[in-house]
Amino acid sequence: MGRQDPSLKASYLEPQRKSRGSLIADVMALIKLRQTTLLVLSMYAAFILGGGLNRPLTDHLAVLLLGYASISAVTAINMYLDRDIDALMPRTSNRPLASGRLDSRAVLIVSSLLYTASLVLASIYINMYYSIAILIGFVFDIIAYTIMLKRRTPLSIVAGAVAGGAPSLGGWAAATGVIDVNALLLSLLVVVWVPAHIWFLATYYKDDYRKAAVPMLPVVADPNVTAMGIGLGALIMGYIVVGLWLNGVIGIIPLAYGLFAALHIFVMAVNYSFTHGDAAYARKAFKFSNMHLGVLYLFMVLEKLLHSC
Ligand code: HEM
Ligand SMILES: CC(C)=CCC/C(C)=C/CC/C(C)=C/COP(=O)(O)OP(=O)(O)O
Repeated sequence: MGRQDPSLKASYLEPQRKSRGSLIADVMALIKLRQTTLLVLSMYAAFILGGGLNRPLTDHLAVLLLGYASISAVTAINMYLDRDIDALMPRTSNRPLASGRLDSRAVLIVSSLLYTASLVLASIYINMYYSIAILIGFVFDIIAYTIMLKRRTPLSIVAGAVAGGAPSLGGWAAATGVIDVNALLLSLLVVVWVPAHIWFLATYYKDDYRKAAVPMLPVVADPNVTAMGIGLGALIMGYIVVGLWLNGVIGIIPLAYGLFAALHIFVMAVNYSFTHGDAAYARKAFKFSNMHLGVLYLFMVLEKLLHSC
């Protein structure tokens, strides 16, 4: 495991403090609700694009509920495994496990049971490929990213990105019964968006990651190297939305917005390079990159809804 800064007291070793804030707020923090919601949106968008609109309401609910359950469970397991380094970073030190407000053993048991139940229920009520997508999410986020790579190499985000692309595979499979080239394109859209997402953020929190000895690229490399990775991801995003449009998966509105978003992320990568990785600029770019992915999915779903009217 990566060397940690001994000067910082790991608060999670302290006796459990009185629970501050409500249990609901702690659970929302434990499952990283905003991140999990965008991940579920990516899954649901793939479901709708795959033809799920006309499926019975119970199918929509199964995709959404099992998406939230499985992604929340995996996120909570990640938080259990990272509670030591989370306690060292100001950004994460107030999290329920890092601060000792929630019992880590109980969280591990509940989230493991929730994940297992999601896997079984998905294979019964949706299909095997949806379950395979959930399994990919677990293997790449927990085993490859969190346990094997995050504390050792900047390449960890490659594994995390595959995990982030897994919900799209599941959503498409839930509608079509298969994982085909269009499912892979939708999954790849998330994968190539991740560098902008995490490297802009990691630039702003560089000191945190340095304290916890987590080698995110902005901590260990020249800003131009980071900018190149983000820029290449933006370029490939552009190719992917054109590919989805040529395959008839998305229409002209998501295509136009997707190209605009890819261009904007590329321009932000160039500005990041020009400002030598300015932290304040990177934080704004992080917020824009999140907005772009969410708006793109909303345009994809809304366009399908409008075409069905
Ligand atoms: C290697 C993959 C990823 C890494 C390392 C990563 C890391 C992070 C980090 C460190 C935060 C800040 C959390 C906090 O401070 O509490 C965050 C927030 C977030 N992530 Fe990710 N993430 C990854 C993949 C994804 C994916 C695939 C999605 C969605 C498709 C996503 C959506 C979000 C959202 C919506 C937020 C909240 C942003 C906000 O607070 O404004 N992330 N992520
Ligand atoms: C279908 C399914 C189960 C998919 C799994 C989707 C999923 C949870 C992807 C995780 C993405 C990721 C690596 C987040 C960063 O964690 P971090 O530990 O770097 O973030 P932190 O520093 O904020 O804790």
